Amino acid sequence: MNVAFVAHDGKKEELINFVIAYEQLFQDHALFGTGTTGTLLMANTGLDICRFKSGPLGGDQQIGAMVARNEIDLLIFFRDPLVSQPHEPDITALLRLCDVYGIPVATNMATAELLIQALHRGDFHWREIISQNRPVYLTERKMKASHSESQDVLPSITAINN
Ligand SMILES: O=C(CO)COP(=O)(O)O
Repeated sequence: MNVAFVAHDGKKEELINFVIAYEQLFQDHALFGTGTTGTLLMANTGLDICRFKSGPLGGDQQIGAMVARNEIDLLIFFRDPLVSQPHEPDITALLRLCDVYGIPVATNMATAELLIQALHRGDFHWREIISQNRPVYLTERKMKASHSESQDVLPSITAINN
């Protein structure tokens, strides 16, 4: 499954602890994240994450574009409900697209726990029906490894990292 992580600054520590707790489970999935969230998750876990731009610079919209192409199966977005964000329209747009395409979203730890249990149980298998013929997203780490192994560059879309 393709799982995307986003967290506002006041919620980043909570998300890091959450991802550490379920790190083993997340290892079996393709992971995506907005710039700072993804970088912090990589620094605090052994997970490899395809990182987009920082949220206020367009990262939410980049994940939204994946949602619109049915390339995200689960969004874990720890929003900070007590702090207004300069890119609120982007956040609303991302969550709206998840509703348009029926993508499971957790905006807090309690829901994230439930969705992760569901992921673990295999309740997301129905998403495999619509996840065929997806593009291969290479993380920077995989990109470097494939370059050192061979000069052949696979058809890929690489995350733009800031
Ligand atoms: O602002 C965000 C989501 O709206 C998160 O972006 P960062 O992960 O780059 O901090």
